Amino acid sequence: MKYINQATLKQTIRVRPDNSFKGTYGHITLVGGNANFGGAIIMATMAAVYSGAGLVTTLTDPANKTSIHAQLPEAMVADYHNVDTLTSSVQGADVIVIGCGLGTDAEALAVLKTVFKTVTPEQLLIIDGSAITMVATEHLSLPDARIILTPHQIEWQRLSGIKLADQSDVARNQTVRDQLNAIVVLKSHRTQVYTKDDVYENTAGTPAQATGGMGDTLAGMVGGFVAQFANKENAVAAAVYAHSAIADQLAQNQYVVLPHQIIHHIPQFMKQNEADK
Ligand SMILES: NC(=O)C1=CN([C@@H]2O[C@H](COP(=O)(O)OP(=O)(O)OC[C@H]3O[C@@H](n4cnc5c(N)ncnc54)[C@H](O)[C@@H]3O)[C@@H](O)[C@H]2O)[C@@H](O)CC1
Ligand SMILES: Nc1ncnc2c1ncn2[C@@H]1O[C@H](COP(=O)(O)OP(=O)(O)O)[C@@H](O)[C@H]1O
Ligand SMILES: [Mg+2]
Repeated sequence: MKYINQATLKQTIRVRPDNSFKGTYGHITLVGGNANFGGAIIMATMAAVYSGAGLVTTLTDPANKTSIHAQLPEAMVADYHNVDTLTSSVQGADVIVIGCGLGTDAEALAVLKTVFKTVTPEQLLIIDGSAITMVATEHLSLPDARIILTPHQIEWQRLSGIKLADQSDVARNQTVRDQLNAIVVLKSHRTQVYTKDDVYENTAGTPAQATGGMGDTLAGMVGGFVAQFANKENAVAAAVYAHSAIADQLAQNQYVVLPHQIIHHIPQFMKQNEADK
């Protein structure tokens, strides 16, 4: 077991090169947010933008368009019911994040299947929330892409068949990771990141984080970090640590830390922890 700590950030967050533009920092397409779960995709989208992704497009239920723009004029927004728009937005992305607030009805399943059909092997695909649940319940095969799964413990139980009480068995989790051939971020009060060769444990985090939308925020941060930083395993680990370390700072003076508060602190936190010049 290796540990994720502040050193992981310094190894990952590069100083922005002068000669760069928005394309240097990746194009993310996020897919999620049904008519009832708009907040989830707003938080994921905000987290991606505040993490520094160059271009962010969100495909969602049209009910969410105005509220996303009210929070975040930087994001482009389109209707995920339009298959042509969904397909071209996925094709144009370096990184896709799917599942935050997507829901698990027939409409959501159709959206998920379109995305799985469209992604290509070189693209990074982050699968969270409802999308993980549907992969499990609908027995979907994962597409050929560079996949990152971000399950909480119940989602991991659904996907892996490993009961929550048995998830402390690192070797069992690793065996399923090997079958899935993905980076697995197994979220808990001490989140673990499973990669091909290693298992990392987060050293930050607080019960003040136990509030809805916290994982949606992490999914957007993971998207933002992998879009920008070359070493994808380090990028995932750094996002996990940054999310919790910001919460730890805020929890010194707050009983509960809200996801959007973490989001607003990301740019400052990244600046404080970028690589030495
Ligand atoms: N504001 C919003 O729009 C929000 C939308 N959300 C979305 O709602 C959808 C369903 O996700 P949920 O996670 O709520 O529902 P799920 O049905 O996937 O899982 C939650 C269930 O697992 C139980 N549970 C037990 N131990 C747990 C643990 N260690 N971690 C997590 N759950 C544990 C919970 O009590 C609950 O019954 C997702 O698409 C998600 O993105 C949630 O993120 C909440 C906020
Ligand atoms: N007690 C805790 N200590 C540290 N981190 C926590 C704790 N409870 C929840 N978290 C973090 O909050 C997030 C919850 O994710 P998830 O259950 O997917 O939330 P949601 O789907 O509501 O956005 C994870 O990153 C998890 O590590
Ligand atoms: Mg979640």
